Amino acid sequence: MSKIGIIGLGHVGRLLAHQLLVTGMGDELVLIDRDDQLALAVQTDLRDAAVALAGHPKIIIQDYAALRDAQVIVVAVGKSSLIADQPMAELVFNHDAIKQVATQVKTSGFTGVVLNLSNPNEAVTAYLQQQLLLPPKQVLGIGTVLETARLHRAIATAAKLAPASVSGFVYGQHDGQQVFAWSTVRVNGQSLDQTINGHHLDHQQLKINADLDNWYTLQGLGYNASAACTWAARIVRAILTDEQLALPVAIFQPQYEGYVSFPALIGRQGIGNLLLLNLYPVEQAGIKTAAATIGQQVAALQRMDENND
Ligand SMILES: NC(=O)c1ccc[n+]([C@@H]2O[C@H](COP(=O)([O-])OP(=O)(O)OC[C@H]3O[C@@H](n4cnc5c(N)ncnc54)[C@H](O)[C@@H]3O)[C@@H](O)[C@H]2O)c1
Repeated sequence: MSKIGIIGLGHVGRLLAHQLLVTGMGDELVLIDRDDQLALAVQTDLRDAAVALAGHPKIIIQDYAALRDAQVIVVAVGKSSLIADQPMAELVFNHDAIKQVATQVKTSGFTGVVLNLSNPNEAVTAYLQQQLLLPPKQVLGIGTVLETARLHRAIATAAKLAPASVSGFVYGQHDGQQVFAWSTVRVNGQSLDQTINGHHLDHQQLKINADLDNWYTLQGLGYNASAACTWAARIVRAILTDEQLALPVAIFQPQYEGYVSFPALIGRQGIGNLLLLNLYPVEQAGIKTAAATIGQQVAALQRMDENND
């Protein structure tokens, strides 16, 4: 039996709940938000939707104790309206939200894997791990998974190929110090210094196109949800099925002495082996800079604790 928790039922959390429902993932969903009326509305709407489906998962709301035997909890708390102008603006809001959530998850006795979507992603994931006192391999963030997917799409579009032809990773910091690791990128086995499907691909233009995807979504909607939810559901599946799927998630990376987005294998245990690829020195330096920036944010989150004491 699989049981999945979602904490935070805003644009992202409720869309993820819908996606888990229609794809039949999870025999039980535990949905929690600080807004009781919202949680009840999401539960009712999903129950109505489930009538059209073959399977009917149990949908529990507002019950932290029910998370005790869940395999995975997805954290999607926040206030995404704050990020329209400044991607890191949620730091202070999410300090308080994460502290509150972590206290209650800890009390529930939960021992599974936590996937954090809340921003700033790497720093909040690190803070969440510290608050939950779970082993770091059990607390991961979505990290630069979306940036990596956007890069794959930009390359595939330019080369007129399917995105599945593209592999390689963006490292570093989500929505901040992103490191496009060109050394890791392959298109049907070819590196980008070769002509790909008759096209010469310009790195700078690819990077601009990948960044533009996020800009268009935020300009029009004021938030992004579909891609984050679909990747979150993909990661939840990798955990439930012990898939050992390689993605650049936010993880504790001992080499950088903290959380940073770095490719690793994802399975039932959370994070397995890290992918230690031969990066260019400039890429390694970029990850070090990102890790230092994330470290400063984690320190700021800890200072907020001291100031509140
Ligand atoms: N990393 C990514 O790729 C990515 C993509 C999209 C969104 N996000 C992040 O995910 C988070 C959620 O995004 P969203 O668009 O759904 O935000 P949103 O503002 O629409 O919803 C956030 C929800 O969290 C709830 N919440 C706040 N504090 C809470 C608490 N203490 N306990 C329980 N619930 C609480 C709110 O009531 C609200 O329903 C944000 O931090 C956003 O920046 C990350």
